[in-house]
Amino acid sequence: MQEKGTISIHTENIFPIIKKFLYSDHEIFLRELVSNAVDATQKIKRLAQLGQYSGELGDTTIEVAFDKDKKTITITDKGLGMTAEEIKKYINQIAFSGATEFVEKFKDAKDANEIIGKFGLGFYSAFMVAKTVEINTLSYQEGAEPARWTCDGSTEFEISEGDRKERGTEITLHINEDSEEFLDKWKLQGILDKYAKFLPVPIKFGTKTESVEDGVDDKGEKKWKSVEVDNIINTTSPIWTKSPSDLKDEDYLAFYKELYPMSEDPLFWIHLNVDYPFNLTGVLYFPKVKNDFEFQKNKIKLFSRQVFITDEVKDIVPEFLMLLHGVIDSPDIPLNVSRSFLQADGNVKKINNYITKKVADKLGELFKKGRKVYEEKWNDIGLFVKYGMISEDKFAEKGKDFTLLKNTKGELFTLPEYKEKVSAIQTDKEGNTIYLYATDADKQDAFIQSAGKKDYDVLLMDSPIDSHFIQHLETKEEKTQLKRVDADVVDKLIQKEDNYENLLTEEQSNKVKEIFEKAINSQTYSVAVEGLSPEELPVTVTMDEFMRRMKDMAQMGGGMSFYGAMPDNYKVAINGNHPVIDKVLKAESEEDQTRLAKQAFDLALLSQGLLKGKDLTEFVKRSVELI
Ligand SMILES: Nc1ncnc2c1ncn2[C@@H]1O[C@H](COP(=O)(O)OP(=O)(O)OP(=O)(O)O)[C@@H](O)[C@H]1O
Repeated sequence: MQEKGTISIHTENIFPIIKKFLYSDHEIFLRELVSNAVDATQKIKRLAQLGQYSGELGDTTIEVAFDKDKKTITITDKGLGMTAEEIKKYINQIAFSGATEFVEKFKDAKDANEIIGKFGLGFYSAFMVAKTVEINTLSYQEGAEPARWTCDGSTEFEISEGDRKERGTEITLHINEDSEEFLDKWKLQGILDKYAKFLPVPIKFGTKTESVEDGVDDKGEKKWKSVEVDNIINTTSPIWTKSPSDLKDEDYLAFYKELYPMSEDPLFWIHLNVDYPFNLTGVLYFPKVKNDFEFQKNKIKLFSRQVFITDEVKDIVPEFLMLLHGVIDSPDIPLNVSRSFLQADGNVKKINNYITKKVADKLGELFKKGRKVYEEKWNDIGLFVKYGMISEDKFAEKGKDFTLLKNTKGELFTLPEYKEKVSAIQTDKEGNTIYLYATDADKQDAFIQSAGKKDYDVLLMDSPIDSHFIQHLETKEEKTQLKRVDADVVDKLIQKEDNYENLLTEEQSNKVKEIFEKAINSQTYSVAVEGLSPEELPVTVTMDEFMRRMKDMAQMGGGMSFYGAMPDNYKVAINGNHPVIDKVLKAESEEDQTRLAKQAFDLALLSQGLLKGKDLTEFVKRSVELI
């Protein structure tokens, strides 16, 4: 039997195209050929199970080998093999719908994955690195003849009788000059580690030396000897393929260490396992997230039937879950299509929702089962939960039960608990509940103290995500506003009916205003005389909540550049009911008035860390004089 023919693709130039356009990730050839070998092995096992193959299965280890001198790489399996007819059918008639479509599409293809998958070119990716490819195969079918196929990268192929005695297929690549880098042990080992580490059939790549016990010596101590054993590069049953009930914490932790050898232990994990309406397994780990928002993205590895595909899971996993680590394995994710298609894909959306739900359920369960432990972990997971609350409505629905708010005393509350805690006392005359918050407990201490005197609670919102989270809370919590504790004097932050009246006359108030404006002498501050409790500070410097938020947003590049360009503007609230102000009014000379006013104003600045440089030096000098 000898036959020559033309591969039926109706276009002469497919190989130059493959070589040229798939160049960037040509290491994929090994993934494709090894997965074909795995498929062929799985198929024969299945046939045996179904009773359609009654021969011996034998050892089905797949072997990858290379020969530097002959410049070959071979992939050998003991799978179901192919007859000459099957080669013609499966290999020659490249499994893609239309050559013209292919030639049209390849122009826009961004990566090899896109072409390979879409057009069923897995096998042909061999031509990215080989000038000639040979198939030697023997089908499992009774009476099958071995067959050999060779192709030199043109559209011509040759099929002849083969000499393979054992069931299965051996693919030999005669590596081209440009690709000789692949004829290297470490290079190949690296590629196999990346793509084949968890394939379900053992894969042998050379041998390795191991020490084994070798009896005892004269003194009765154990002896060791070195032996060469097969170097099996993969774990055939990684934990995500097992049932959670068969696994212990140690197994999950060991697997984590295997994936990320340098990382700290994760906080906890979720075992995913669903087979309807799509198929997905995996284990997702919650790493310790640092508060500095340094997202460690691209840590989730995506597999399809245990073949590694990518660690860019951007469109498959919701954005806020990109912080997680671990693996997802799904044959239902269209791996080889463009990103825009992926986003529109129904399965991808469902998978997205499923993962979100699972993560939310897990957090809810952890919270319910052991609130104390959950609270201890809050520093690590808070950022993540808040991110989820802001970005995913589905998560937010469940998340409201386990999202915690922390106050400046370090106490933690759920959202409903907090509402209940503060609503009685922190509701203003309009019926809005005001949550007070500090972003820097040290700098805003004077204001926190003032709020404390009124028994108001102050939340601590000091993580970078909090400015967004605050807005989220305002939209979700009914009749609730959040105000930074230094946005105004405390009585103005939460306005009640029974606020203090200003005991100064209008004339006196105007005079005080005039004295302070002169003493401060800056456009940055606008002075107002108010009736506050005599317990409050004589002078308070604040920045309006709205203005500050807009400026913060401008700073973060949130498109509020108009506000960013405005000069800082602070409000100076003079407490008309404070004895010091009375003193200012009654000071003997104009000079004394200015001096006292300036001193009171500087003290206000000082308490907020706003007094700096020359002004601070002058303040100290003036204070010394006053003593
Ligand atoms: N090692 C092998 N043993 C048996 N049959 C094989 C082997 N390699 C390839 N084949 C046959 O050749 C066909 C074409 O392989 P190819 O890799 O091009 O596409 P595929 O595996 O069907 O799809 P894809 O790789 O794009 O997911 C396979 O479907 C299979 O029938």
